[in-house]
Amino acid sequence: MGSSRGHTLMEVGPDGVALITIVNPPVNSLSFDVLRSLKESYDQALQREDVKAIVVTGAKGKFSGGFDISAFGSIHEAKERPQPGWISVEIITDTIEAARKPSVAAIDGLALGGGLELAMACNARLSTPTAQLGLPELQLGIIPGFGGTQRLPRLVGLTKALEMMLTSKPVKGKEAFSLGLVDGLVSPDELVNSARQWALDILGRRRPWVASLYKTDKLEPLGEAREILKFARDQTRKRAPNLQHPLVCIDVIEAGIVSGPRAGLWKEAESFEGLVNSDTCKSLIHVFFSQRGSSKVPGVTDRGLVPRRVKKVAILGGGLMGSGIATALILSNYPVILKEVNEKFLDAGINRIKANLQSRVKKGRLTTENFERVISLLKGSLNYEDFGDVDMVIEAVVENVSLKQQIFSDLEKYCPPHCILASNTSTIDLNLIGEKTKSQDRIVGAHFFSPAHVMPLLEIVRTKHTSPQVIVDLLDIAKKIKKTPVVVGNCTGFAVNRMFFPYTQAGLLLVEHGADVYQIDKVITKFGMPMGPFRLADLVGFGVAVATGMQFMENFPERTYKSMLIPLLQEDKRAGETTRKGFYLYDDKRKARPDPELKNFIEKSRSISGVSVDPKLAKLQEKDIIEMIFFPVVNEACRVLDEGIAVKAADLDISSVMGMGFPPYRGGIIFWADSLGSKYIYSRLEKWSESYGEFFKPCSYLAARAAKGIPLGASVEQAKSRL
Ligand SMILES: C[C@H](O)CC(=O)SCCNC(=O)CCNC(=O)[C@H](O)C(C)(C)COP(=O)(O)OP(=O)(O)OC[C@H]1O[C@@H](n2cnc3c(N)ncnc32)[C@H](O)[C@@H]1OP(=O)(O)O
Repeated sequence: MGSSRGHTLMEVGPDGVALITIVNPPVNSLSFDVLRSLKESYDQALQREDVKAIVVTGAKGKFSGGFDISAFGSIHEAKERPQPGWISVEIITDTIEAARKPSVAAIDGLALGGGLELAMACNARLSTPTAQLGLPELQLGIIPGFGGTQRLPRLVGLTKALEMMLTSKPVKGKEAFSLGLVDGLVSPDELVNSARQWALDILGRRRPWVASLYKTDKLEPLGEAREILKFARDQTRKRAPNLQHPLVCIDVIEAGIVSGPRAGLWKEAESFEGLVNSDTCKSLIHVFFSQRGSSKVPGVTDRGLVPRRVKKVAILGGGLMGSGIATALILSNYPVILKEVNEKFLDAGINRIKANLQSRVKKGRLTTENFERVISLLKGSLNYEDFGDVDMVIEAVVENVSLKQQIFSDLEKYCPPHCILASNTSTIDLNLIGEKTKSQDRIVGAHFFSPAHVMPLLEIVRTKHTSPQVIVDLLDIAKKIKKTPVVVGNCTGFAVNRMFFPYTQAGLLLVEHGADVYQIDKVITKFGMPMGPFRLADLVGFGVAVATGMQFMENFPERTYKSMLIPLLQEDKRAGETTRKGFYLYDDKRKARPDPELKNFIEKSRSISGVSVDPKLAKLQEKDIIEMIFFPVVNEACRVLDEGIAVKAADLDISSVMGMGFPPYRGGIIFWADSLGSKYIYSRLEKWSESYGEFFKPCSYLAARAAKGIPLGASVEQAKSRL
């Protein structure tokens, strides 16, 4: 047996109440060890004559974050696989809920997944007003497996229960109380004592003794329930056409409503077994840990450095990026100075920030009161005078090397010596930007994705000189502004843009050889991307597309596919969505429709490239389109890994998910590639490179791993140990 993962503690008070506390830091997750210990504590409490009632709670202000997600690994490897129903029926239902001594859950902090399911099996629940309660299992590709599919609808009604499960969104204690999910709201310091009293009151019949599983008052009548379930199914099929498990969840809920909760519990247990071993579940769990792992950087975060407090930030440039970044910062309570070169630009920048916030107000995500508070954190400026006490500057001006060099040497003069000097450049070498300063150790890239206040990823770009302290500081800021950070090395395009450059390139290559623009986009969206390469190029705008294209052409000429298609479209005054014309035509509501004239431009670019229609590429199957578009992306991702631009494959997985919308249920670009196998990818690329040129040529990393059958995601050490 490995080291124990958590336990429960039981303490019996003079009042005859046994307090069972879940102890498994950091979130008191329900590992197999905790569950076994919970069962033991219960068996003891039920046997002991001095115990009259039970209170369940979690240590250190957290009830429980649910089943131990790291234990899924041992389930997948079949190391530990309990009998179906051992937990949900034997422990939760037949031991806890059916006990002849009442249980009350005392919930502070969080009760998620299995945590909430355990609480729902208690005869009553008390919560603090701010605790988070929810069933987020679907986010992991599974369904609630400790009876949640049966108990939640019986406590809050079918509509709300479906919403909570299908969106994975938790509710706060206060809302949980109004829904009937908890029976009382108590402050954290009175929580356990109130729960003890509540348990004794149940025993004394002063409060109802409820078994949630058999409640019926909140359930809609059968006919209505069927309508609600049908609606939920239709919506789910539309919203997540590639996913099975949300539909399975609805089926399991229905089984309980139609055939009774006990039958529902068994169906839940059976379905859970099937889902837990699905690729979707494995992928989503990989994404969960990749996301948390991205802020652990070897050689940086393992040195015991403490992030410094950043009290004030200055942003240079109020354009689209600068204003988005400012919005993200003030929303997280950072005071911001926005600097522009003249009044006109400054006003425009401030108005953009206001518009960003207004759109939140409109969506109900920001109150008018908070709008005022947030906007008061913003100050405009036309000079560097206010820069004397800023702790970080983020430069977000146009991509011009000499302008940036000038700015950074000015910053060195006006900012305090500890101030972090960050650039939001997406293309320019940071070493070049900092060339004229003596501050190279505090120069770092903070690459946001547009729109910066919405997109969840932040690339933190370090040069060889960037100090670990500065990176630790930026990781902390990322967390505070709720972005997932990835720390990457300095190169053209960094990790995300570099990996995804071949995405558009592959699209252009295929189209010049006869494939259809709209079919490619359709297939790629069906695969799960938010947009195909052409719709994306329209959104980004041809100006940007061409500018980045030039960068790649300069730096990686041998593998850049040179197509004149976009420049030809530009000549026709097309720039993408902003001009309502690109690869698509756009109406007033920015809805895209195919353009019958596009083929003329394609023919022209084809003749410039000297390429003729290849009958094979003109009639590609879906699978081939997916592979020809994504294998070059995989290939580039391998180079990024090989060059050490990214420190681990999981960072590229999370970057592809958060930066480009790669479907999380496929686990990220490298994880997905490994599900197909390095050998297969290599052989396909090799073959295409013979017919269509260097663009497809597999890199040496891919070749080496394919030759030995080593997964692309295995670390260098793992790879060595497999030789
Ligand atoms: C059978 C059942 O129905 C199946 C289940 O219960 S499946 C599990 C359902 N529960 C969940 O999905 C909750 C997942 N966790 C979360 O959403 C968030 O971690 C949280 C809201 C609990 C806390 O968020 P936050 O404070 O931002 O901290 P976060 O960095 O995410 O987590 C802190 C640590 O706890 C770990 N952790 C969180 N929940 C965990 C869980 N359920 N199991 C194991 N570890 C968990 C994280 O991996 C992280 O570890 P690290 O410090 O080593 O990286």
